[in-house]
Amino acid sequence: MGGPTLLPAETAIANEAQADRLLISAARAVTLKLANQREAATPDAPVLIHGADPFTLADARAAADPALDLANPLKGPFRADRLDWQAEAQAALELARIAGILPAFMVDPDNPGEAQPIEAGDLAALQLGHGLRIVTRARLPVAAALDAEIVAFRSTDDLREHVALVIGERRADRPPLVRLHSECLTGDVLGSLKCDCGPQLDGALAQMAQEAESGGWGVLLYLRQEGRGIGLVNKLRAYRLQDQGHDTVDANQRLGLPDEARDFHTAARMLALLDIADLRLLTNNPRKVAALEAQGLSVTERVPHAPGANPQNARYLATKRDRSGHLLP
Ligand SMILES: Nc1nc2c(ncn2[C@@H]2O[C@H](COP(=O)(O)OP(=O)(O)OP(=O)(O)O)[C@@H](O)[C@H]2O)c(=O)[nH]1
Ligand SMILES: [Zn+2]
Repeated sequence: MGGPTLLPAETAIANEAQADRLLISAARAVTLKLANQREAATPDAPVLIHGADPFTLADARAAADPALDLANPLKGPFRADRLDWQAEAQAALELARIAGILPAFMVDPDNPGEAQPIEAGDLAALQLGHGLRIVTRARLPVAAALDAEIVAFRSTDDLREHVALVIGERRADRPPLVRLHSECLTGDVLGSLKCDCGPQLDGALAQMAQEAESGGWGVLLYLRQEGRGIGLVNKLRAYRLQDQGHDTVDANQRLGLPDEARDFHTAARMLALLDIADLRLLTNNPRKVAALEAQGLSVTERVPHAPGANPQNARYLATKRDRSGHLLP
């Protein structure tokens, strides 16, 4: 244990809470023009800050949420304090991200309400996909391919249900064409033009269907990691900042969130549960290849994936190429 009581600024209902210090991420601290900036060198690191007066819950929310930056331009000045509970602080920021809320906490507040004990180590099971198992499978003819089966995965300690769609007949002598698709409600369901997720999803299914027709098979993992792991609401907050001129990476940083928060342990575990050790990976993202290989899978080929370019997502794709290391023309 050892860590203090932390009250999440976004979801706290303890309206009377008041605290001398806030725990935020270094990326957000930079936006808040921290007086001693050296403390904020690593964007994902936790930073403990104090101001001239104690923070009320409203102050904590204003410090956490960039949507309130214009309304409250005179926040601060803030200074960073020494942080003696790094592991707990890091776990708290990670929990906020998984919960899809802003990564900001009041530290040891007066009137916090009832606290729940939690240890930094409790996060490991969530992150590594250890508890994941196959819960059911069924035939699922889809528009791209009649011969398809859906496999559902669940974990005891995580409500997010991931699925795999296996297209075509499984063959031991031929590695499947695999696509790791991270959930994007706006792109996958609503046809958003701000990203390329919808066309990439359709394209992957079509390519797998083709593969199946020529005697191979394909596996699409639909991973519930909205917004590269920051959650739907935080992604939409980032969209709002993008409308003010920030690119994908900067928008996430202003929110105090990493620009890439996915871990591919879950994907690797799903492939292992499907008995897949060798695969051809449909992606332009070298990090996905590296992540699977680090988990002991063998990616025999990286198959480039057509980006669904349109005039609305030109900047998003350029940022992927120039700042996130995607192999795009
Ligand atoms: N944070 C954030 N996430 C976004 C934004 N636009 C799209 N996304 C998310 O990005 C993810 C798309 O990633 P993928 O298509 O799986 O993979 P990728 O890293 O782009 O690499 P590829 O395999 O080459 O497509 C989805 O979870 C989207 O919700 C954005 O502006 N901000
Ligand atoms: Zn998308």
